[in-house]
Amino acid sequence: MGRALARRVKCTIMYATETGKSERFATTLCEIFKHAFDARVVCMDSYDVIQLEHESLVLVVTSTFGNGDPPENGEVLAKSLFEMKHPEKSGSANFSSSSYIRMSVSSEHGGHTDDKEANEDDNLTMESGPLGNVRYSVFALGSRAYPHFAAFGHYMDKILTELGAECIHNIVEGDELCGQEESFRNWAEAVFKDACETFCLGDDINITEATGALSNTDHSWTPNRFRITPIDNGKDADVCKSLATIHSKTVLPCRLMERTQLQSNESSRQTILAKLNTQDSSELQYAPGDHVGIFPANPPDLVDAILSRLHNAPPPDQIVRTEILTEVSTPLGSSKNWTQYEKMPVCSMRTGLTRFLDVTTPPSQAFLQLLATLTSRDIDKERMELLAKDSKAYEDWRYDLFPNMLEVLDQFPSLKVPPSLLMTQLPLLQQRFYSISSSPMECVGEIHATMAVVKYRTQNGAGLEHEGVCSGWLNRCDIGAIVPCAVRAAPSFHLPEDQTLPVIMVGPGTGIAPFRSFWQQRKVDREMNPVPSHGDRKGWGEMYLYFGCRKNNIDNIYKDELGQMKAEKVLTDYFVSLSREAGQPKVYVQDILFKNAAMTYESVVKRGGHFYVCGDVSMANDVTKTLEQILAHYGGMKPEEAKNFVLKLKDANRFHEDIFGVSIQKSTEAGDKARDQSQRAWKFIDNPSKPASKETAKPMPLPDKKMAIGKPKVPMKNIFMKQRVGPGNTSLPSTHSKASPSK
Ligand SMILES: Cc1cc2nc3c(=O)[nH]c(=O)nc-3n(C[C@H](O)[C@H](O)[C@H](O)COP(=O)(O)O)c2cc1C
Repeated sequence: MGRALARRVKCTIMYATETGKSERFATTLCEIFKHAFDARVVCMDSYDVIQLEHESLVLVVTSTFGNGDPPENGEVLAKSLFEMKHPEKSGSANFSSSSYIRMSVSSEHGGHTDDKEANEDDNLTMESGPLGNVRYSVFALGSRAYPHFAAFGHYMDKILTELGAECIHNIVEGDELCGQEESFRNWAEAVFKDACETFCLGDDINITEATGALSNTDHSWTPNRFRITPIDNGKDADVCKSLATIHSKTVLPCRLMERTQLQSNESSRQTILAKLNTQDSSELQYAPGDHVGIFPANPPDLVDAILSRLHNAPPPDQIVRTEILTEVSTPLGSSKNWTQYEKMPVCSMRTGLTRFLDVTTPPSQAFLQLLATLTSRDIDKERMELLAKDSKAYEDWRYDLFPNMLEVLDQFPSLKVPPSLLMTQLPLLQQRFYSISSSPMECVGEIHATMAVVKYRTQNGAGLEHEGVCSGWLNRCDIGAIVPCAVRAAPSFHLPEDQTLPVIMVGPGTGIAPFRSFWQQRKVDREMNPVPSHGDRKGWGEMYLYFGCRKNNIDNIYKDELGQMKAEKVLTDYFVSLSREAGQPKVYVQDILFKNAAMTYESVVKRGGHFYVCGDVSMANDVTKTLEQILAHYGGMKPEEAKNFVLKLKDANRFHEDIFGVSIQKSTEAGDKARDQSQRAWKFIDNPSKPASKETAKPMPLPDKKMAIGKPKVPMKNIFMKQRVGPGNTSLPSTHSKASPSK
């Protein structure tokens, strides 16, 4: 057996993940490949890139995060591969993955390709390269809600080819809005067959048996494989330490020190400013623009209700160890032992379901397949099996009901769920990312987060009320509660080092969050250095903010602070667009940006300023288009040239985006099915009044070019326009959760 295994072709399955799906898919893939290959799974951040050229078969399973960026645990490998391809650029100070990944992928998809030298270089490495002996294939997870769909998977695919590796099966994308699991199953089966053929293993391998692992992996649940063992006098888990272990991340305890409701009492919605004390942790250092990841807790009544429905469960607060039966091979033969299931710490079932497991995201198709085996009524079993197999029926069910675990139990009353199944098969509760709303120099030892409290009703507004897990928790938990946190750097969204350059910030709704950290930082910087200089330039670069909300007296969330910052000359000026002010036409941030076209052109193009946009994808697209129109008009550029100019600004790290959410426009391009899905997804990130389709754009004539350039005009604040003008828009984002739209 040992010799047979030693002769097997090595297969390395590498994943990068932010919320755990890629890791789960990679593990399942490994079960399949073990039938014919010497397969192993490795996270990209534990992979030594030096090994790559000695690999035979590499399978990449990765998601895309941020705005076309790798997940955090894929960043180092992404960079190493880039350096392998461009050794001349290694060690460069301004080396940020976002720009080269997007650049690489956008040039592939017909973007700007005027880098002739780079293209010639491409041609050389295409023919031969350091990875000449490597075969590979990529499964790219993503969401068409984002403009850079599956960009990191495409980057991996492209760079592996460029380094000389041979693709044995074309890259497949898995869209979380539509049929991701099915896409994975199809790709996994196909790539396994192709790999067997490539390595001439076809005759010896039972393909059906191997791909059976798609529904029955080493970790899939059977009553005899997992158990829950009570531990008398046991101690409940330390939440932060356990989260750190199961997520292989640094997770540190902050304390909720203050919570402020930012919207008026009359508002139907809530936005909170949560102030967290970092308890002097040096590992929670951050720069303005960075994100904080918060590990939330599930609502206690939901957890209680689920616990009361479990079959043969121990008392909720009994400390238990979750165990898996594993086979151990020794020289004397093999034996089976119960060992602790590594993804679940010793804790009570209540703690497990509250702090470590995700009980609110609808079950995956694979999980439904498993649950179907635990029903005692045919009607429940048949419906569950249908949902597990028919992706269209599944997506309809998922989007209409968005059922949490309790609602699944309610819908299929004959389901008898044993506790060990939930403790081992539910996905892990993931951190939610928020842009940090404070400067570490102004608010020493604190991290502030601005978050919309997400609430929505399923079934197009007629169903049950659900709340966002993290915003709901932080809005409800006691002051003084421990909040497990991690900091995630966002180097491509930092203030420019050169303080004499103008800064334009566009952030409607909770998109204003990171800009609060910017103006706080600017306030401190001005106190420390009254007159900065850079070469010939002297004095502070202007700082303009464009904010948008519905009504001035309802959700103009940082009104007083903005007024104060302007009075103290921290902000040169700020502009507020109001989209639902009684008796006034709708006005959006890009409308005001458009009004201030001359000033924007002067700041960005003539003075080399930096442009920042934070908020939902749809708004960010409209703002980008507005900027392109401004460039076209004042710079005399053709539309294509203006687009390229913005791409160049991005490459030069002068156009910065921090975006989230669902774009109807993007999915329209992607076809009807995805459009339906993402239109329905809107209701999970906003209230039912979100428009279902985009309004038509009606460009406003630009102000006279000659008149406009020169001294910036005195900008208008709280602008009320007579007509809705400027490029089209949907409405403003109501949430700033960086978690997936569905959460
Ligand atoms: C904050 C956030 C940002 C995201 N950004 C992108 C993106 O830029 N492009 C994309 O295709 N998908 C994006 N996604 C979707 C994820 O890639 C998708 O949810 C994927 O299934 C996650 O897989 P993972 O669990 O392995 O990380 C984003 C998701 C979140 C929560």
